[in-house]
Amino acid sequence: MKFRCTVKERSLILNNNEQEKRSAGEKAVDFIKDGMTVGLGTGSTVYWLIQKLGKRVSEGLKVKCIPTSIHTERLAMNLEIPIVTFNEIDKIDIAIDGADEVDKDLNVIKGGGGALVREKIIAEFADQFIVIVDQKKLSEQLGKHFLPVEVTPFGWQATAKYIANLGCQVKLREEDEKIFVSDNDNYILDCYFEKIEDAAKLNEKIKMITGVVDTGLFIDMVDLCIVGKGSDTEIIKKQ
Ligand SMILES: O=C[C@H](O)[C@H](O)[C@H](O)COP(=O)(O)O
Repeated sequence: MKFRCTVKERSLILNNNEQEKRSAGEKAVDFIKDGMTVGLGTGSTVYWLIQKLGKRVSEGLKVKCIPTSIHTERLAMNLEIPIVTFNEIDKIDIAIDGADEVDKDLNVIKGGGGALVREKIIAEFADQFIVIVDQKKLSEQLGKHFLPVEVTPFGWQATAKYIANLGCQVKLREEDEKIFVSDNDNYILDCYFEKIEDAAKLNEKIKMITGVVDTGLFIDMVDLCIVGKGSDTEIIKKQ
């Protein structure tokens, strides 16, 4: 028997979800200290982080932020959060970003918003990488969410076939009936696996394919995960 939500129940679920994103995003600001260079992630959870960070900056917090997307850069600039590029920094103290799925070992799938390459470059370079999520993103084993993979536009059809041979359905991402183009002028292939047995191995295999820029699998990169739980949060540290 199928369970159907009433409109009211559905809106309560959505609101709760948004509240959890907000709780996680706002809590993450506690980890940003005066003088830090901060990698700013992308997405609807990071939105809440940026709002609160903007407030702290207006109250006198001194930070430099490097955004993972043009969208985030605009949001931050509107709040007068100081923005820098890689030309102006030699380290990133902390990077904070959302995720589409997080497993018990804090391996994650990212890229639902198509920002995975810049996000990975910044997360890898940061001394500390924190992900912020609502409870729905937690999972025993990665694979509930499709896996975004950024590829070069040239020959994407061939790249897609090689990825499909690894055991998934591949869909070229579209937005408003047009091909979605990333901030790096590349395409995104959304890959639907029934199950991901070994995420690290899969990441390596996909990255070996010519034409792949990078995958949304962030393996062994997360130091800490902040999970929104209603208006509270739980902090999960890497074991
Ligand atoms: O490309 C987008 C990013 O990886 C996002 O951080 C991820 O999709 C999570 O986004 P949201 O917080 O909107 O669910």
